[in-house]
Amino acid sequence: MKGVLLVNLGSPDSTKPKDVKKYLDEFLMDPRVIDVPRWARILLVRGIILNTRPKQSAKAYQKIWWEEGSPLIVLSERLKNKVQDNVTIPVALAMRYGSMTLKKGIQELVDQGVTEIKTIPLYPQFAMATTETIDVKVDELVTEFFPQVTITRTPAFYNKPGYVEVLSKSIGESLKGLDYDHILFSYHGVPERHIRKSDITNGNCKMNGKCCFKMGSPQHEFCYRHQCEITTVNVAKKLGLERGTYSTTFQSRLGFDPWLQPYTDRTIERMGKAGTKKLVVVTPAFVSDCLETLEEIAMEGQEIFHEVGGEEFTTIPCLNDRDDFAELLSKWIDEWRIVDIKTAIA
Ligand SMILES: C=CC1=C(C)c2cc3[nH]c(cc4nc(cc5[nH]c(cc1n2)c(C)c5CCC(=O)O)C(CCC(=O)O)=C4C)c(C)c3C=C
Ligand SMILES: [Fe+2]
Ligand SMILES: [Fe+2]
Repeated sequence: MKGVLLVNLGSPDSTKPKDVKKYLDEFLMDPRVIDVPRWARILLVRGIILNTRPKQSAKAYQKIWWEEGSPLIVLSERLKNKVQDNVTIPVALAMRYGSMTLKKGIQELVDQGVTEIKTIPLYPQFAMATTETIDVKVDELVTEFFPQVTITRTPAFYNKPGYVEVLSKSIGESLKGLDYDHILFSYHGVPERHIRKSDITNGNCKMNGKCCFKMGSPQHEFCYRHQCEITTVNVAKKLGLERGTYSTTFQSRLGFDPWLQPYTDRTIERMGKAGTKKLVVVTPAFVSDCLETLEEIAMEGQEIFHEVGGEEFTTIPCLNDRDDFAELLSKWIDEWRIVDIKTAIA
């Protein structure tokens, strides 16, 4: 029997610094997140970052936490329930980090008799630190614990027409009747080094703008920078946004290495100082609202904008558990479910 595993990033069990520390330790010790040799990662993460960050992050989580728990997890669960209502095969939800482990998610499906699993990472754009780490961890778990299970991966869906349609519709609804000067499409950043590491063109990418922004080539299957840019371009086209009224930025950088630019926080500050009064921010790298959208953008970003003279700051919700998004995922699941049936009939 077939089944589906939806996968998101995960959150700490609570907003207590000790739980945040445990979560950050698992997250940042992932070699696809902090991609330095293990000894250096231990030194950096356990010797430096985890001494101060858990307390800071715990405070940030306290500002956005809901009665039911972490917004990212609650919203992912609501999405999963809607998808399950639409399809006839079992659907489970797991997180790459934290207590809702991938192993538990696979086990839940196996307990229902599932032997073929389609994994759907809830990330529209591919990144080493997101899609790839899920794919690799699932493979490891299947080899070690579930050898009877076969896995079908779902590639990044940033350019799938159905996704562009649903994302544009959700943004369009928020923009209706709204007076604004500029829309920032703010994506989670990654170190520039990650883009070069995922480059499948033998070192062609020099991060100088010539490679990543070239259109329509399969070489961008693993280029996060390209996929973010194309997400913006596709939505702008669909909504008929005029050139100059929107731009792409990257948020949430950590550490001192160069990350993808322009940085969201500095752009908000620069625009406010330059006279932009009404700014809209949309965050299409995140399927579910989370710490990075609810605190970093909606709270910190808004504060920066107002401090430098900005007047109206609007954030657009992520797709979360929108009916049309749940229906789109269900359609993809159904298309996969009937593949073998079609082959058998033919
Ligand atoms: C959307 C895709 C994401 C990418 C790409 C990504 C890369 C990445 N993240 C960090 C470090 C942190 N990220 C944190 C939170 C966080 N990150 C994502 C998504 C992506 N990260 C989400 C959805 C969240 C929110 C989780 C939640 O519980 O709401 C955090 C923890 C919070 C904090 O202390 O700021 C860290 C740390 C790195 C280093 C990285 C790429 C290398
Ligand atoms: Fe992150
Ligand atoms: Fe490139």
